[in-house]
Amino acid sequence: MGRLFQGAVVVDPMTGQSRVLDLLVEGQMIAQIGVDLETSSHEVIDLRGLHVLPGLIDPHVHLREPGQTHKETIETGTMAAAAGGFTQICCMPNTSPIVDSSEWVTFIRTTADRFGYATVHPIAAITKGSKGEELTDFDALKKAGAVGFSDDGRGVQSARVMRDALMAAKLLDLPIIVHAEDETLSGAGCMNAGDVAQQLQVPGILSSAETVMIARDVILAQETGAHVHMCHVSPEAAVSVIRYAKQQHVHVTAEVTPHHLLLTDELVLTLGAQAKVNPPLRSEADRAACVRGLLDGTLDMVATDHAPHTEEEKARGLVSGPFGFVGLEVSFPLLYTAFVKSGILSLEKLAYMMSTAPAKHFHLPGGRIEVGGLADFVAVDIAHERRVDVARFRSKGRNTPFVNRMLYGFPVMTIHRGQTVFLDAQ
Ligand SMILES: NC(=O)N[C@@H](CC(=O)O)C(=O)O
Ligand SMILES: [Zn+2]
Ligand SMILES: [Zn+2]
Repeated sequence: MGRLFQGAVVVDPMTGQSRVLDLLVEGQMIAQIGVDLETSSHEVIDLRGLHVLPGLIDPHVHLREPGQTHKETIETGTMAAAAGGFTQICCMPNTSPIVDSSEWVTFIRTTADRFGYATVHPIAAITKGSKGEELTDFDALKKAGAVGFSDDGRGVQSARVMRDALMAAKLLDLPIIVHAEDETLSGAGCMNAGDVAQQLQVPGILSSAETVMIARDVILAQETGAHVHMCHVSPEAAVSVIRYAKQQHVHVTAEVTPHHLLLTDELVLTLGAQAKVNPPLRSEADRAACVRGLLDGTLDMVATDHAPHTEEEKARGLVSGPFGFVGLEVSFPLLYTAFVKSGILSLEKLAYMMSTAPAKHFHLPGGRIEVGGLADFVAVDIAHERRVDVARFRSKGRNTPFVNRMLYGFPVMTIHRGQTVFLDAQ
């Protein structure tokens, strides 16, 4: 007996076509796709009125375990992923301790598998302790399951260390994942350097702090032939540098977050620390450039940069509170409402950038719905509007600037490897 998911509009990001189809799931796999499949002897799940997308894939999540379980755990983070329609996530190594040894890579994968809400692909540190000095053992980390290397949370300050990392990663065919921040330029800033920071009389973070490191690293990627992936791109000039590098056939990919696509530093005036994130929310020109970059393929994929912090930590205020927003449970509805419902982007293209593209560039399974493929998919409701209610988050984090927004496209049911891992009770 299989599970027959009936009557949803199945979105195909590869062909750009969507139609009403039934999906038959047997075990962890999709066994059959077709119109009016035979129902007898199967459990039937009625999905009429919903849209089914390949399970979303987030290339940039902070799960906070080991060591910061007051902010999030592998259990709560993957529950949040499931509630947001994500069936696979990559997690960053800036935990405590830093994920710089194969033991922690194995711990994260096996812990996530034990809960089963989503598949977790660890990203291991580039340097020991993410101190920016000595490379980790890339070979051992890859064997344990790391899908790339990053010192996210900090930029690798030394060009020499970055070049050595790119050479080592190239031999293993894995990406170096760049948090671009030159600390001599970002300094002690707490928000974007600009009129709003001046008005509030707080230290700013220059756009150049990000752009110079992106420029440095595409040059190093060109010279070494390695794959470099740029995290959470935010300034207009950085989008231009990446666009140029792609024209020069540098192996560079890039992600953009929903908050950099939708918000600007003006929001700091009203939300204070609740609008504090790194890289910071930038100007309207920067935001618009990120949207253009996503539309023309300069920015390849969406990442949430889900970065949970406690209310007490955020309450320390704009200058001393931590950087970061949770994102897993709101990202799809945010982008659906802002870009698909308004006609700027097709639903197929959004599914491509939130599933197919990360699968392709990080060499992960999934990213499409096909016979013989993993039964990883999400059913979303684009017909009903709902409020972002942080009290209902599975994540321990409540730190989002999108609180109380009215959005369309919330997930209703998430299937991970054939199992129902999220079902909206409402
Ligand atoms: N994005 C953030 O504002 N914070 C991230 C670190 C990071 O992604 O650089 C965190 O770990 O809290
Ligand atoms: Zn970062
Ligand atoms: Zn991050």
